Amino acid sequence: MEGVDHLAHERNKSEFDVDAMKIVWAGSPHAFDVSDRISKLVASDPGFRKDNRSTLSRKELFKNTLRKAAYAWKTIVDLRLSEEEAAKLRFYVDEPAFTDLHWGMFIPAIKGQGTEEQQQKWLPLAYKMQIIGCYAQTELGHGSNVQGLETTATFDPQTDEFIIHSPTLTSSKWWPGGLGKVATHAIAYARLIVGGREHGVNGFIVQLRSLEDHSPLLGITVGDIGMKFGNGAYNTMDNGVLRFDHVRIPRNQMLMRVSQVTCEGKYKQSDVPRQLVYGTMVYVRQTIVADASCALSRAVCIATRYSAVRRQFGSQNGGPETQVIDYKTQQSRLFPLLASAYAFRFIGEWLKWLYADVTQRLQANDFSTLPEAHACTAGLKSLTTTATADGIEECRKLCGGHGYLCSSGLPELFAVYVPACTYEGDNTVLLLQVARFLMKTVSQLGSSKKPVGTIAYMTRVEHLMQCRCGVQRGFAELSVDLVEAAVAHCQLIVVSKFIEKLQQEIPGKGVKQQLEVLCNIYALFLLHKHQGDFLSTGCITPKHAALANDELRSLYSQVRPNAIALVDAFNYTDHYLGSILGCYDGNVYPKLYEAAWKDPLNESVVPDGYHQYIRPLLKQEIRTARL
Ligand SMILES: CCCCC/C=C\C/C=C\C/C=C\C/C=C\C/C=C\CC/C=C/C(=O)SCCNC(=O)CCNC(=O)[C@H](O)C(C)(C)COP(=O)(O)OP(=O)(O)OC[C@H]1O[C@@H](n2cnc3c(N)ncnc32)[C@H](O)[C@@H]1OP(=O)(O)O
Ligand SMILES: Cc1cc2nc3c(=O)[nH]c(=O)nc-3n(C[C@H](O)[C@H](O)[C@H](O)COP(=O)(O)OP(=O)(O)OC[C@H]3O[C@@H](n4cnc5c(N)ncnc54)[C@H](O)[C@@H]3O)c2cc1C
Repeated sequence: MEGVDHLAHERNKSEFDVDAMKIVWAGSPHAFDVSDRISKLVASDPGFRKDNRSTLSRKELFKNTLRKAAYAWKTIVDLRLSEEEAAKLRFYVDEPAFTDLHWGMFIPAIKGQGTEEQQQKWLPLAYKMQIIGCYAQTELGHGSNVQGLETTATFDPQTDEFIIHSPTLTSSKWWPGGLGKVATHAIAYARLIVGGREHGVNGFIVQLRSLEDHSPLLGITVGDIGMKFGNGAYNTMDNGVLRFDHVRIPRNQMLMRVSQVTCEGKYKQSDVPRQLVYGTMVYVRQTIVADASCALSRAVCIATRYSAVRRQFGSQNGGPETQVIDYKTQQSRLFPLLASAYAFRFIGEWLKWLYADVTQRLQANDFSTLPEAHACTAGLKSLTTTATADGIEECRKLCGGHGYLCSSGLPELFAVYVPACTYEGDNTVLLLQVARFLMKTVSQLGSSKKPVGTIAYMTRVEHLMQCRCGVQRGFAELSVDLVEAAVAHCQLIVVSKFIEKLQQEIPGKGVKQQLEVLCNIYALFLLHKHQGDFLSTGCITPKHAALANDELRSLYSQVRPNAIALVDAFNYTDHYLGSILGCYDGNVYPKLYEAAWKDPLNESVVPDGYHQYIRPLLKQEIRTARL
């Protein structure tokens, strides 16, 4: 029945202060207040409804997204929301849109790679959304290999301009979000050519469309690249294609914090690492790690609540069947994902700190931690997005057939989330960057340069020094093993930071104890999953492995009575979850049944096409009785 909490019996089992855990999950009392307030604002406003997305055509879907983005912006302005509140609003609106790239990449690129003068000119326009930007780096022929980009930016000293050009089909910009139909400007990445000499890839601000009638400017060919994976999902985003035909821009529209071109046509490289041109990607990769904990926790919340509601087999003398959450197999699949959601939350907090720290150091021209920041953002983006994409799919399977319904919220969550394993850097390519960083560290063992920070542990691998000549053997030849080593390195960071989190003051009855259980589940599940490596390297004995498995089972039993409370702590509204299976009150079956009849196919009892196709079939003269 409506109004009855079908999960009350589960909530009464909780052994910790859920409200205190909500604060831990949010990060602070202030962050919880903002999240709670904005999530309820969005959930209560019909202008942000999203339950009809799977029934819209691509054009209807996209127009609806534009409406919502404009409505969100009006809400932000009318309510005078802060940037923190506005970002939360975008999060709870829960729909990929051009604003993500405007706020998430175009503005950060100008802030990170533009000079003070360029920031003063362009940021006010962008903050007021008087221009709408995108980040146009990837091309049809190159995405991972940035140094392979083909778009050219040739300096013309006669006119003090750059000529931006797409020399080949494969140089067409391809994938940038917001580019296809909305962006008026792009940060376009191109090979800088001055006086016939190439100077690598740099960013250029290029206007694409008229601010009067939105028509593409002279020399600009632009459009959408077409439907993507899934129906609704990421098709709310206009990922675009863009070609330049000798488009001229003023010299001062090259982002010049890293490199400069003078009006005399002289190229200058600042005394900063050229990789700062990649700075926006590093910024986004660290936000993606926090996003992973959000996406995974959402799927886990749905699967955990439904696993407590669903009963199957085990009825004794006509009594209730067994809750599937009580099956050890269900727990062994679900609870490591619950632990991962919390682990990724905390590693996301730490990575945000690391990024802020490296950014502050860069202001003082201290580049000492840039390599570690690159390796950590790349590796943790790769690890958390792979685990989250796999975890969302596992949560769908944990919900049986009903997990395959759009009304479960899981198919769309998966479809929207999985490109995170590719965008902002293909996950394998990023792990190879981590491997390169680790090998460089090994090559420096024994020198005066001691490994610190997240690689400090490598001083304990002195034995690698003896075979140092060996590690020079083809990086490509060993890349599969090196990628596995990179994952292990990143997992060590995740576990270490979870343990460090537990050493902090954590208020609330039973809260720290619950987090300790989750931390141990995360670590022991890894040990179990990779026990072959641990055994073959002599890190553990078979007895250790057996003890670890026994402890894991015991930990699952400790989590079981707290599982619903641990997902309640995410504080997600039913609107944000968008899932009948994951609804707060657990009243699943009546809602599933009611939702079915709302499908457009049920608007008529006899389906369109019956008279044209089915009736002739049924009424055909020659029976096919033999079949
Ligand atoms: C008020 C209203 C508010 C409303 C609110 C609205 C929105 C809210 C705000 C934000 C929304 C939040 C999120 C949304 C935003 C984004 C997420 C959503 C969508 C995602 C969109 C996707 C975008 C993209 O995909 S952009 C394109 C991404 N592309 C890539 O990642 C390419 C990957 N390839 C590379 O990075 C490079 O090619 C490479 C693999 C690193 C190789 O580079 P190369 O130059 O060839 O270098 P190497 O030779 O390998 O190495 C040389 C040397 O350099 C070092 N190195 C490499 N990279 C870096 C780096 N980044 N930093 C530092 N150092 C680096 C490398 O280690 C090596 O060093 P060594 O010589 O010492 O060994
Ligand atoms: C939804 C979505 C949104 C996007 N938004 C944007 C955007 O706003 N702006 C933008 O500029 N780009 C955007 N992109 C593009 C994205 O950044 C690229 O797709 C990504 O960087 C991967 O590059 P690629 O597509 O060229 O893949 P490739 O690099 O061609 O990868 C193909 C395969 O080759 C493998 N591979 C490649 N190089 C190596 C190597 N050296 N060693 C081993 N294996 C290798 C990869 O692991 C992968 O398996 C978006 C992409 C998607 C899917």
